[in-house]
Amino acid sequence: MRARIAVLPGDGIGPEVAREARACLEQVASLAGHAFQFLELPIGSAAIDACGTPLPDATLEGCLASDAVFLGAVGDPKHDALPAHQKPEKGLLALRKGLGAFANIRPAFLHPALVNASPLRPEVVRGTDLVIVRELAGGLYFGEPRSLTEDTGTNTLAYSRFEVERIARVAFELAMGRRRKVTSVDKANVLESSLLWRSVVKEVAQGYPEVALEHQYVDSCAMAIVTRPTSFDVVVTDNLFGDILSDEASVLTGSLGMLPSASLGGKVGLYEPVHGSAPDIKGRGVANPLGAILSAAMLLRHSLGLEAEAAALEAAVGRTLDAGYGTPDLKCGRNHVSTRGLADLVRVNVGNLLLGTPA
Ligand SMILES: NC(=O)C1=CN([C@@H]2O[C@H](COP(=O)(O)OP(=O)(O)OC[C@H]3O[C@@H](n4cnc5c(N)ncnc54)[C@H](O)[C@@H]3O)[C@@H](O)[C@H]2O)C=CC1
Ligand SMILES: CC(C)CC(=O)C(=O)O
Ligand SMILES: [Mg+2]
Repeated sequence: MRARIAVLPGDGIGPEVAREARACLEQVASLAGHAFQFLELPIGSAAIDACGTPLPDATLEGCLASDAVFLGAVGDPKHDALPAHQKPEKGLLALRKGLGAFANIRPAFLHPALVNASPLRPEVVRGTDLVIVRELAGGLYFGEPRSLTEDTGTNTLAYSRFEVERIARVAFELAMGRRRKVTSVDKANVLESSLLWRSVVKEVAQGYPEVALEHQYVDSCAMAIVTRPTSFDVVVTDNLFGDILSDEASVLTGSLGMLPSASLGGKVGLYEPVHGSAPDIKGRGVANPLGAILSAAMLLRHSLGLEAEAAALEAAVGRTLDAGYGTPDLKCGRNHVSTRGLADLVRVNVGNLLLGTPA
């Protein structure tokens, strides 16, 4: 098949992991007989430097004209002093909004070879396989009014029935293909927006009688995720809570660098690792590229419909971990290699898998 893929490397380790994910997509395309055309576009701090704005019009237009978008990460401490609406991170929020991406799918799957990589006990994390469905286009990150004066900082948390209904439906549909359990996470003991959230999720649940629904407050959910992670299947929650809980859930999988994501719901899907630009390790060749590579697998599956190729790329990551390799963030007596070294091994393995060569 032919596909146009926009690649937005961004800042910090973004370009380092995006380069490896793109090379994996190129490898898959050449082995499976597809023609992928890549278009690199600026976003974030790099775009502020190049064009004076974190999301240039040409970047959004290029993304909307593509079949899928891959993003590394945004954010650079050199732009910390900018007001919120001019920061590099604003470029990512505007991109998500501009693409209409309201459903952020963040799987947290513990590869069995990494059961000792988490600081949590192996008997707690073993078998972790949950998906956080985060509402991405509304909530506190987008609510109006918002303002900052010398004395007061204001943001608004508001959800409409329409916004909650559509994200709840995504969660229930996903659960139907999994273990048929949805945990809806809110703060309905305090927040009006959560009261609406809870009642709309209950209404949507009536259309899915096979799916068990439970409700948790976000504070106790944060505790349960690290104490009984295997009790979760699909977790549906709002923009802020989903952002926080997904970084927390990454601890179960061995590293924040392991988590992929897909942002769906609009005309063009957006794929990015869950982590940020990690300025503390930028340029050292130690960034874990697997979250980015697994995001590329999600791109193959969700935007291009290439299920076999997506599964092969995921299996290649699994084989690489089974063989004992990892970047230094995976602290479990791994054979430590560089960002490029680890991605090279994944590419060898995906080649073997697609060509049917035994491991
Ligand atoms: N999607 C995005 O583009 C996101 C951007 N950010 C931005 O990134 C910048 C840094 O934010 P932080 O709070 O430090 O979060 P971060 O996710 O960039 O880093 C948190 C910690 O995890 C480590 N880490 C992250 N990704 C890793 C990887 N692939 N391999 C190995 N270690 C990894 C980092 O070294 C750091 O110690 C900020 O400007 C922030 O706004 C933060 C989160 C998401
Ligand atoms: C705009 C980003 C900084 C938000 C974030 O942390 C995330 O999407 O995970
Ligand atoms: Mg985050």
